[in-house]
Amino acid sequence: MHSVINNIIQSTEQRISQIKEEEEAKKNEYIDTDKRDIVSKINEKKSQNKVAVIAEVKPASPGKKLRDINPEDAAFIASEMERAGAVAISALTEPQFFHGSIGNLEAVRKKVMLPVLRKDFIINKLQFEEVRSDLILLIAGILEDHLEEMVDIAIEKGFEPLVEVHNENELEKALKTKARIIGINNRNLSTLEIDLDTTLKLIPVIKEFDRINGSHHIIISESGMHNADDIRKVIDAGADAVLVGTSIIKSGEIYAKTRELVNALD
Ligand SMILES: O=C(O)c1ccccc1NCC(=O)[C@H](O)[C@H](O)COP(=O)(O)O
Repeated sequence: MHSVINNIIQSTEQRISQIKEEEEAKKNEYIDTDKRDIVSKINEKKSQNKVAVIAEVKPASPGKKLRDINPEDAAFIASEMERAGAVAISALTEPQFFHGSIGNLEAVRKKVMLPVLRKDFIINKLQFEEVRSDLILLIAGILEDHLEEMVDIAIEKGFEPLVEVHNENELEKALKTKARIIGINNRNLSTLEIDLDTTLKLIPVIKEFDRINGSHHIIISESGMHNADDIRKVIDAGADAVLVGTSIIKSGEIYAKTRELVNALD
């Protein structure tokens, strides 16, 4: 793993020890009956020949600030993304390296009707108690042998797990879990290099698994997409949806850029 990722994990462990007591006390405090289903949103968008875009409220990448985003800004940005036709919003909650916050996620989920993905480094089940979201990211390369257990707990807690993979080994583990949504991250977490061919390489493995097992996974291509050509490349290869952060936030034109990606097949 890249040293940046190791630093993120270390700081996440510190966060967990800080939240422990507080979150234990809060356990079961919220009963959320507001179910927002991303799968039906994706299918609806595909039936319109539009691209299912999960648009990310992303204040920064490690070492690279994109935009100051407080909860009020996060809510506004998300509503522009919704207006432009995104199928879901991804909200970063990791504070130190991505400048995200729980407050941003809460403000987004209050403002929009779309499903909201919590984007963070989830390594401990206590983190499930921190905040309600519709989907939660579980990274196979980080959770390793704990992946299956964390998927089960996420489902039990009412989250839709999005299991992120980057190679065949991680994918094999992901396909053994109950997750119905697989995110193929084009960003290698060991080198931080991006290669869209990662999606093209792994999709056939998922399709073949589904053919043999009579299952159906939703496939999301994540990271490193900047324009309609990038989007078409992964959609033509069989991705059901794309997850885009940097290029939307950096454009400064949240509505127009999201719309451009949603309409990439026109
Ligand atoms: O964004 C990064 O630079 C990054 C570095 C290390 C680990 C994870 C990272 N990103 C998390 C993400 O999954 C992306 O924010 C998401 O896929 C959107 O990617 P992009 O469109 O390239 O911002």
